[in-house]
Amino acid sequence: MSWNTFGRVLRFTTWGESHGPAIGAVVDGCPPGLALAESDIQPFLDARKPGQNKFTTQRQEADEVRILSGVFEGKTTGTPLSLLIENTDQRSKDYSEIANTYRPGHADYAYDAKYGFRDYRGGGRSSARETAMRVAAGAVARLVIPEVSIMAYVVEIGGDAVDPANFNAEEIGRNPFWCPDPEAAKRWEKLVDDARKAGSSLGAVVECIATGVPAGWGAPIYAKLDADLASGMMSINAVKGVEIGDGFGAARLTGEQNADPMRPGNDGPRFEANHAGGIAGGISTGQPVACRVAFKPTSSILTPVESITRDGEATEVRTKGRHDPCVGIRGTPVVEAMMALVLADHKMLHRAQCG
Ligand SMILES: Cc1cc2nc3c(=O)[nH]c(=O)nc-3n(C[C@H](O)[C@H](O)[C@H](O)COP(=O)(O)O)c2cc1C
Ligand SMILES: C=C(O[C@@H]1CC(C(=O)O)=C[C@@H](OP(=O)(O)O)[C@H]1O)C(=O)O
Repeated sequence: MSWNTFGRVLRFTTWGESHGPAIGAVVDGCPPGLALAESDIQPFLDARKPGQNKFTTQRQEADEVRILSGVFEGKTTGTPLSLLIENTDQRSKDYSEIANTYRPGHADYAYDAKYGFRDYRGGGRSSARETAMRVAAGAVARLVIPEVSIMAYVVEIGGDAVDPANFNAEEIGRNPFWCPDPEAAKRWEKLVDDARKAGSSLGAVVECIATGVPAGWGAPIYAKLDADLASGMMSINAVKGVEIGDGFGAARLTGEQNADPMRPGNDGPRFEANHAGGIAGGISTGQPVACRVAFKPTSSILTPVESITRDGEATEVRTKGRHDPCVGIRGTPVVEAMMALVLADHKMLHRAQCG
């Protein structure tokens, strides 16, 4: 992987700023001959797009994707795919106040420290508007791994967790929180709305499970599947923690508790547990690949926070404009996309070496 592309065989990069005319992705290394149309990508973008309900940012974007290259007569040609979404609801004037002040927790200071010059309009390149293009690239990746099903959902908001006994996969698309527990989803309506009205924000934990991943994807040392998953998830805006399988919980178990016992099965081993999250030695075991991703609370909040100006003077920042009160909610389709991109890349890497 290079510093500005993700993936080794199926590679992608994105471009564009939140308040520029458009955002885009280039996906390279896609196998030829896959049937691909905008309609294969759009449903995933619709799941992530802003302005859907009061629990997300009020910015209105249609997020309609166009495929500009790499497809001929409805099939991928094996040449770079170029995907484009026009920005239509920038309203850049909202952000004039942050031109000379730093929003604590956002990337304003760090970008200035690095580049000495930044597009402050809505955070420019650091805005999670960019994640729309990852979702588009992820939709392409899914076509490379039709044997895999990926499901991500929110398991915790503001410290309030779902009850595993209430888990119902069909609930996930029915409520605005991608929540598998209808009772938790009900509680979260008030929780998130109260935070928003109070000018505050909340963090969230997203779980992602990929089933159908065969044993053998991954690589032992430098391209471990778990390391690439962690890198992919950690590269999502506002992600502050990634756990594979039991993650930090594994450190509190004994060896016998943490083992994933194996018994003879009809088609390979039958595992009696999955503490490892479907990965051992950097390589998939054939069990579900499972991870958890921690999103921090949105940094742009109406409650004043101490900060400094670009000239180093003390000030207070109270961020107006359109913001997600809990970014983990719309982060969920992005987590799925990164899972798809990592798995598709590793499928192709595995084929390249092992056939
Ligand atoms: C889907 C999504 C939506 C987001 N929406 C906002 C937002 O409305 N306001 C905000 O301040 N941060 C938002 N963020 C988080 C910022 O983009 C992120 O905090 C910022 O880029 C700094 O990066 P870091 O938090 O990873 O250090 C969002 C993140 C995601 C994944
Ligand atoms: C526009 C989107 O989300 C944005 C993510 C974001 C941020 O700071 O990450 C800040 C807000 O907007 P802006 O970039 O205009 O300041 C969100 O509305 C989107 O997800 O499509």
